[in-house]
Amino acid sequence: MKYSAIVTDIEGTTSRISFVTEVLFPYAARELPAFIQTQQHNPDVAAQLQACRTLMQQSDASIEQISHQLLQWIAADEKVTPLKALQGMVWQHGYQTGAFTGHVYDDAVRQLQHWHSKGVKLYVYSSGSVQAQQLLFQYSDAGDLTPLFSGYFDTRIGAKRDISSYAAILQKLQLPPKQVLFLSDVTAELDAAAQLGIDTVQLIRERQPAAKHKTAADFYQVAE
Ligand SMILES: CSCCC(=O)C(=O)COP(=O)(O)O
Ligand SMILES: [Mg+2]
Repeated sequence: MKYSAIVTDIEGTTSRISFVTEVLFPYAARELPAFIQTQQHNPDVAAQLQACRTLMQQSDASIEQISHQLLQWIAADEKVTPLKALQGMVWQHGYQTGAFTGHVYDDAVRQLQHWHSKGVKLYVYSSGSVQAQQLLFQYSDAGDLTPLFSGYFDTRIGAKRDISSYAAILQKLQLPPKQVLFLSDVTAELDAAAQLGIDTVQLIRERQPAAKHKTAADFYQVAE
């Protein structure tokens, strides 16, 4: 293995897209309105509600108006940081009560374990909040996978299609680009990483290949 670190996306890469779109997002849409109503004075929740008001450019937006906006963002799959933070908080209850477990493809579990055993540092970069990422891997179908990971990045480091996000990640990893492999299903994300000289592999699990990047149907095909 020629890489010191592998950074992986979640949705469409380690995990099935439908787990996110048909399990996680509907759960959040169902639970978020009551959650922000009852938890609005919790400082962590209040900070995210303020961030929603800023994005809405409506400094006096009511809880009901924010709820409405959050549901619109979920429906449009907007990767906005306060939505992602609030979703993570709501999903915690879902995982802890056994409403669902985190889907991770079996090949991803096995290769992540293999790479970890070879000393490769593993990182996650997802639009889901760091809390959401940790929950998915902690409560995964295959048990607690969090010991495999050395760190997590979310939209607070930048959007996944922005080159600057990958520059910031390289800075955090303290590695040259050629020692890092980035895995994702989304061409625009891979393009951004590749612009910096980071090696890329596109996972083609449910979407059509885009031909630009090296492709893999599963994690076994990524690298030894
Ligand atoms: C961390 S699990 C929830 C995934 C999520 O909210 C999301 O928006 C998926 O984004 P990704 O960057 O993993 O494609
Ligand atoms: Mg993805």
